[in-house]
Amino acid sequence: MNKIEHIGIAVKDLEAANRTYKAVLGSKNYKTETVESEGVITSFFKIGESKIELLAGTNANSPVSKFIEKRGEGIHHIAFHVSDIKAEIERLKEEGFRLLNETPKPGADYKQVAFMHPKDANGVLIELCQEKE
Ligand SMILES: CC[C@H](C(=O)O)C(=O)SCCNC(=O)CCNC(=O)[C@H](O)C(C)(C)COP(=O)(O)OP(=O)(O)OC[C@H]1O[C@@H](n2cnc3c(N)ncnc32)[C@H](O)[C@@H]1OP(=O)(O)O
Ligand SMILES: [Co+2]
Repeated sequence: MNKIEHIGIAVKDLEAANRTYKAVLGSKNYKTETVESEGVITSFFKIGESKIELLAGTNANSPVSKFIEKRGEGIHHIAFHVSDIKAEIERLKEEGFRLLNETPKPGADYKQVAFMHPKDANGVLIELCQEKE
């Protein structure tokens, strides 16, 4: 794991949250991007070498919509940048962690991603991120 690539925050109203985090961080988001395969619209803010990723669900079955329905808005996941996502997936599996997807899948911001089950990491949803090849 190289660094915290982003912290994902689940929000109900993306435009309102964009205004909030622009005020908090003192700079505006640099992009919004829909990842239909994940049922999310994302909005990214750069903060040092990491990012804040605001996430709103695009449909009721979206993981983010279900999260908000169950737990309300808040921190949804922590994403770590990795240099070799396939090797990291295998390493984590050997360590006994459950991967929610064992093959990297398309993420936002030109990444390929994988997720670990939150129950294996003290209730924290962890995402692995690597630049798309
Ligand atoms: C990829 C685009 C973008 C990027 O960065 O590039 C993203 O980050 S997209 C982010 C959205 N996508 C995902 O989150 C994919 C991985 N998530 C999942 O597969 C599901 O959300 C899962 C399996 C974590 C939960 O599934 P579901 O909500 O259908 O099931 P439950 O509600 O029964 O949850 C099971 C259990 O896990 C707890 N839970 C759910 N979400 C989270 C979370 N974000 N953090 C911590 N814990 C979570 C939930 O409360 C249940 O626990 P329980 O004790 O039974 O309440
Ligand atoms: Co993410």
